[in-house]
Amino acid sequence: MTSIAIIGPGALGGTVACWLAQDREHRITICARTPFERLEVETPKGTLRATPEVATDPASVQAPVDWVVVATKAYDASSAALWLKPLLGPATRVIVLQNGVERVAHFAGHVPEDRIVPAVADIPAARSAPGHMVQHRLGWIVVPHGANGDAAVQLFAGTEIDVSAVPDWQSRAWAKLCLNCAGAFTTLTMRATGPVWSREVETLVRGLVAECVDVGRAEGAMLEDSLIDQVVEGARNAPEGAGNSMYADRLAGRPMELDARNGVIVRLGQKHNIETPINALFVTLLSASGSPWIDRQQD
Ligand SMILES: NC(=O)C1=CN([C@@H]2O[C@H](COP(=O)(O)OP(=O)(O)OC[C@H]3O[C@@H](n4cnc5c(N)ncnc54)[C@H](OP(=O)(O)O)[C@@H]3O)[C@@H](O)[C@H]2O)C=CC1
Ligand SMILES: CC(C)(CO)C(=O)C(=O)O
Repeated sequence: MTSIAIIGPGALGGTVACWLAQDREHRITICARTPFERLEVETPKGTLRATPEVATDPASVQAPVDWVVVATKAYDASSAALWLKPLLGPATRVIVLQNGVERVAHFAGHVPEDRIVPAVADIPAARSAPGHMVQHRLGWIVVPHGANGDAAVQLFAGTEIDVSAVPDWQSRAWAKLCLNCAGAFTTLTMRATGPVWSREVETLVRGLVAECVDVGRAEGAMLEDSLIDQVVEGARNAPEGAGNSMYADRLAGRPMELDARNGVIVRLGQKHNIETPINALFVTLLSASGSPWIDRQQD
């Protein structure tokens, strides 16, 4: 039996938890802020259901687990970490599924770094109610190559999610951020980019991504120039209604992951003396938008 605790059973975490719960060899504990009775996920492979144990108080956790999966928003890393003390045993490994490029930094103060498995997830999912998710695409997860990464791949072997361990994980994390940072445009305008596309829109989207590529390269990521064109083409062809999780957050009046997805580019750009005026512009405009957002996680 493998024990797994999922901290943050929302759109992504709830979807992943429900897939993992299909394996009878897994004993799943949900660590939730908002309680619910059961998990139900509409997936491209049909509806999955599970009734794992749901805890809402770290004090109620009985014993350490083999694996922890963290899937809160990046800005909730500190509150998520409050679960780790009772969950962590001497061999517990922690998979961090959040977006951004600071997964390890968010948890290094709480977990030995050699037991943190940072994971890039491309699994578009939305939550309709606590415990109820829609998974729009099976998607994939990549983790760093190595013993822990390979073990994480095995953990998901019974799911339909494509999980793999890659040698240059940092580059994959930055490539995902290039996709996510462009989402600031839709989040600001609350419109999909396709129907409003113009040369001026392209300039802004291209600028968001190009700045991310420049900073990512300065951080050591290997990023092709073609990545910029790929993200721009995706934005050009984005149909009405196409959004991202930060757009969904703003629409729902939830805090936005503005710092994890755009502010981090500005911050790390400053570290490398790289100007990032377009990401800075979107951070300024979205932070002034009146929507709730969480400033940088002060760990
Ligand atoms: N949704 C998507 O399509 C994708 C999201 N991501 C990334 O995954 C991360 C999670 O996003 P997403 O799933 O959309 O977000 P959601 O808001 O849907 O889920 C976050 C969950 O974390 C819970 N939570 C917050 N703080 C705590 C805490 N201290 N203890 C326990 N639970 C807590 C929330 O509780 P509550 O129910 O009370 O709000 C919520 O259930 C983000 O970094 C996002 O960028 C990555 C790929 C795709
Ligand atoms: C773009 C998407 C859905 C890809 O998984 C994502 O990462 C997000 O919206 O947070």
